[in-house]
Parts: sequence; C-alpha cells; structure tokens
Amino acid sequence: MAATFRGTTPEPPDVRPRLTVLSGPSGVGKSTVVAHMRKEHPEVWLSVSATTRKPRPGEQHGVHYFFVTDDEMDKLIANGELLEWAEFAGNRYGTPRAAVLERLEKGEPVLLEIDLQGARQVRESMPDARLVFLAPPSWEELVRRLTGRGTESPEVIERRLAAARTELAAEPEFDETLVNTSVEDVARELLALMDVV
Ligand SMILES: Nc1ncnc2c1ncn2[C@@H]1O[C@H](COP(=O)(O)OP(=O)(O)OP(=O)(O)O)[C@@H](O)[C@H]1O
Ligand SMILES: Nc1nc2c(ncn2[C@@H]2O[C@H](COP(=O)(O)O)[C@@H](O)[C@H]2O)c(=O)[nH]1
Repeated sequence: MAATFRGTTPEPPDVRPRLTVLSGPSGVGKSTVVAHMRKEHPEVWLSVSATTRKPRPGEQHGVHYFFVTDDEMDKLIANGELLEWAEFAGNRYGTPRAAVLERLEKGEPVLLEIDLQGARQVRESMPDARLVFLAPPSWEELVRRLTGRGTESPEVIERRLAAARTELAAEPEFDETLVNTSVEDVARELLALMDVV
C-alpha cells in the first residue's frame, strides 16, 4: 500500500557553514595557523581586514590587509561598511561587511582573524558565529614568539603584551579554545571545528 503523506514537508536541516572567528593574543600564531590550514584547504575564505597600520615587509595591499589612511577608515566606519572594528595597540582594524555576507550567502566557510573587541562585536551582531580562542602554551612562549617575530618595536611589543593579558582573561567567553603547541595539530582542529573535514 502506498504511504500517505500527511502534514507539512519538513524543513531541510540548516547545513550552511557558520561564520568562524579566530582570536587570541598578538603573537600566539593565528596567521601562521590559518596560512597552514589554507594551503591544504583554500576553500576556507579568510576575510581581508582594513587597517590603518603600516605594512610590514612583504605584506601586500588586498592580500594581507587593505592598508587605509585614517580618513579612509573614518569613512568606512561612518558608512557602516564594517561588520566590526576596533583600535588595537595604536591602530584601527575592521572587517569589510559586504564580502563576508556575500561568501556566507554562497555557503562558503568564512573565517575572521580578529582581536577580542571585534570578536565580542560579532557575538552581538551574529550570535550564530563560532568563536574560537587560540591560546599560547605559556606566557613565556607568547613573549618569545611575539619578540622573535621581529616585526614590532619594543614599545609596540609592550602594548601588545598588555592587551594580551586582557585577552587571555577573556578566554571563557569563547566557544572553543585551541592551544597552539603545534601548528599542524591546531590547523587540523580548526578545520574540524569549521566542519571542513
Ligand atoms: N606552534 C608554534 N610554535 C612555534 N612558533 C610558532 C607557532 N605558531 C606560530 N609561531 C611563530 O610565532 C610568531 C607569531 O606568529 P603569528 O604572526 O602567526 O601570530 P599572530 O597571532 O597572527 O600575531 P598578530 O595577532 O600579532 O598578527 C611567528 O614568528 C610564528 O612563526
Ligand atoms: N577587531 C579586529 N581586529 C583585527 C582585524 N584584523 C586584524 N585584527 C587583529 O589585530 C591584531 C593586530 O594585528 P597585526 O596584523 O597588526 O599583528 C591581531 O589580534 C589581529 O587578529 C579586524 O578586522 N578587526
């Protein structure tokens, strides 16, 4: 006997990838982990932020950041073009809104690599977002990595380490914590959290 269908068609499960936010203190290894992960999985779309910071050697406009002037950043903010923005250690950084929404709409896995203040703003505006905290194996190792990178002056390193104390204390606000002992392991764990593998 043919089955008689009664009732309404069930909604398909929501399989859209969620927005993932990766935060953690400066120097913990966020960019290193993300670059490693995207080598194998370029389908993970990483938002390119706007910043008023000056480029480091090798950093390219439109690839690592959109390097903008203070006036340009003022306009991006005033025009509501940023999903979130924050001042961090003397410079401003923000996530261009339109590109993120477009990629999410297409169903692509989207990753933001942003500071704690930005993560908190995303939590407010997009409560579905998954917030991942990248923690250092120890405070001493964080200092070693930030100093060893050799990209910041001692004064800027001090400012970033001061921010790091606040950021480390905020770790319980995040959905997940990954400890960056091994770049390969963390990249794998992050991919799994993003449902990419
Ligand atoms: N697991 C690891 N073990 C040892 N060194 C690491 C590890 N991960 C990253 N590093 C090194 O630590 C330094 C800082 O890494 P990276 O620039 O990726 O940090 P970040 O969190 O993106 O910093 P920022 O927030 O300032 O941009 C780099 O020199 C990098 O090679
Ligand atoms: N709130 C935001 N923070 C951002 C964004 N892009 C990067 N960042 C964070 O800033 C610090 C410093 O970065 P650096 O490249 O100067 O070392 C770091 O924590 C980044 O994750 C952003 O769009 N919004």
